[in-house]
Amino acid sequence: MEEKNQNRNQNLDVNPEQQTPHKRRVRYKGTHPRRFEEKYKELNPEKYADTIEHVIQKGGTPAGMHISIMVKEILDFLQIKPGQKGLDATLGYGGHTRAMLEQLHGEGHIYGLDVDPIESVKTKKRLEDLGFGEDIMTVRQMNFADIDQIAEEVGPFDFILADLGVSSMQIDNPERGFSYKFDGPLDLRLNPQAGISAAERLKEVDREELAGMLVENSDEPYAEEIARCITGAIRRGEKVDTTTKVRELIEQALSFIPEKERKEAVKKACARTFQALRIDVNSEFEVLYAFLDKLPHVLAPGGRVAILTFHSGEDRMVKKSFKQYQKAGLYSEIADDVIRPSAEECVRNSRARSTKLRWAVRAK
Ligand SMILES: C[S@@+](CC[C@H](N)C(=O)[O-])C[C@H]1O[C@@H](n2cnc3c(N)ncnc32)[C@H](O)[C@@H]1O
Repeated sequence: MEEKNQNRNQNLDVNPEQQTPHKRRVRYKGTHPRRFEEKYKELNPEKYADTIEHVIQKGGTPAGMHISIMVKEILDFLQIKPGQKGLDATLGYGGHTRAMLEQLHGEGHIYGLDVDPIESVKTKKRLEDLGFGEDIMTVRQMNFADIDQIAEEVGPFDFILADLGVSSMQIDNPERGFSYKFDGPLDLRLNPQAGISAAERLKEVDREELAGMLVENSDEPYAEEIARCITGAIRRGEKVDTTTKVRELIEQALSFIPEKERKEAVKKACARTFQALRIDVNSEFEVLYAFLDKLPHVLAPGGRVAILTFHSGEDRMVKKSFKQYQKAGLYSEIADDVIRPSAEECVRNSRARSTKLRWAVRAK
């Protein structure tokens, strides 16, 4: 203590002119940032370019960003020309939209749709900052199931792209509840301002219905066990309204699996269960059906459509619809088989691994 006081006194003896101004030490926040925004500094991409580059090099997707999949294959097929009118049915981070806008060389227009009111506003701003203003791009917050409405207003379209599912920004934001990996409210809505959350939905379904949902939407092999555990907890009055709670119930449901296999089994069951809930609360199969049904009627003669899917059920629907309308003479040509991303792209972007691309050309 004495020594400390001495040092203080010594400091006081220093000529004030030579003294460096005293800087207040920044408060130590601890090694574990508490908030998502602090944890992922890549969330501010403009500020942390090095971090972004490093994450991408390692095959990851920086938080707050989405790496667009099969861009070259899509552009090769769409054959976009200046002056054309196109539609991106799933705007997301706007990566595909941007690549398609560049093909227009300043002439033509792209309409970008997304149900998500949170991310679509940010994407509109991001694209505007890149020089794509309202003269060439229009962003609408709407469901692609209503594609006929926008086509009536501004169509038909020379090219259409749909990149189904969720974006990395949505998955990585714990407040949206899309991932069992982060603690957050069990929401899973693409548009949190409409419909009911997954937590509310779970209160409505009984064991049998939940098991059916898990099988139908995700081929969940432990559907019965998981459904029994979740509905049992709700019946006992437990709150099942967070991502963590669902993960814990899945762990409980799979406790019969030998310990050395359990961790992996729980991880996979969690991913499938969250996917099944997401498909259900967003009526993903129903809206895709409506979209596919309206598609040939909103394409201009010779117009081209490309669809990326991430789920075998979705791919089956796309394939069936394309075949059916080809038979009816509305599509002149369709992809013979699915097109997969290159091995190199899958290494670069692990989220590309399950992607399937199909395309069709509107008859003239
Ligand atoms: C995989 S992301 C698209 C990423 C985008 N292609 C890119 O390059 O950044 C899918 C997006 O589609 C949106 N979406 C999903 N279903 C939709 C629907 N029925 N109508 C409109 N948008 C939808 C999601 O909100 C999400 O932003």
